Amino acid sequence: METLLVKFFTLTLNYRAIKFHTLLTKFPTLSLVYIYQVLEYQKWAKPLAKKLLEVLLKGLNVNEIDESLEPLLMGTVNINMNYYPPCPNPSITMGARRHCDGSCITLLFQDYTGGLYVRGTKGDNWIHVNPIKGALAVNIGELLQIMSNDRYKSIEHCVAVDSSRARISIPLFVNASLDSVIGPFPQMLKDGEKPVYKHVLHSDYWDYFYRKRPSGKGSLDFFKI
Ligand SMILES: O=C(O)CCC(=O)C(=O)O
Ligand SMILES: [Fe+2]
Repeated sequence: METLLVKFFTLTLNYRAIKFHTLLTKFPTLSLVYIYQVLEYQKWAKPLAKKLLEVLLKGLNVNEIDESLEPLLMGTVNINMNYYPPCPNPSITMGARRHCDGSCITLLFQDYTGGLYVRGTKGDNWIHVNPIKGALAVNIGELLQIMSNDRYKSIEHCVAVDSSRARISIPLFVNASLDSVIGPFPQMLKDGEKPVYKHVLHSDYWDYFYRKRPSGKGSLDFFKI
């Protein structure tokens, strides 16, 4: 317990506040052991996220996420824990309405209940993301769409609830740091290619994202030139 406390209190103040806010206020009975597990998961997932982003960006003239790019691509990592109780009549509700994540990428752990759907590219078809043992689903979010000037498209998704089984999912959102300025990367723009999005402060994007959220619409229009 002592080492856990030391670990927790050596986090920066800002980070500690986020942990308290997202974990303790939502789950007042959560013990430090769980917080430790979340931190361990985050420690494990960050290098994986970096590798995935590097693979995705390789074809776009970014070979390495160095110190200058790290705050833009993975300056903050947030973990949510979603619990969807069963609903006797799932057709009249949604677990999560259709949306795109505001992240660069999201690593999503889901249990075996199922219910996550992604929007297909043809018309209004929705594809079920079957849970696979030991696998994480990876979503592309709006920030990567903006930074790649539309080369990568954020994926719209939603969650249906089950009539008899509860569902748990743990998305880990890989984001820019809040004080970064977000826009298409100059090195990704081919000769003469015009940026489709303007540069804005990442925290302004989030203000907009949360204001827009109840409508279920994406936030990309906020960035459009
Ligand atoms: O529960 C899920 O599978 C997805 C959750 C989600 O889309 C989100 O938290 O942004
Ligand atoms: Fe999502």
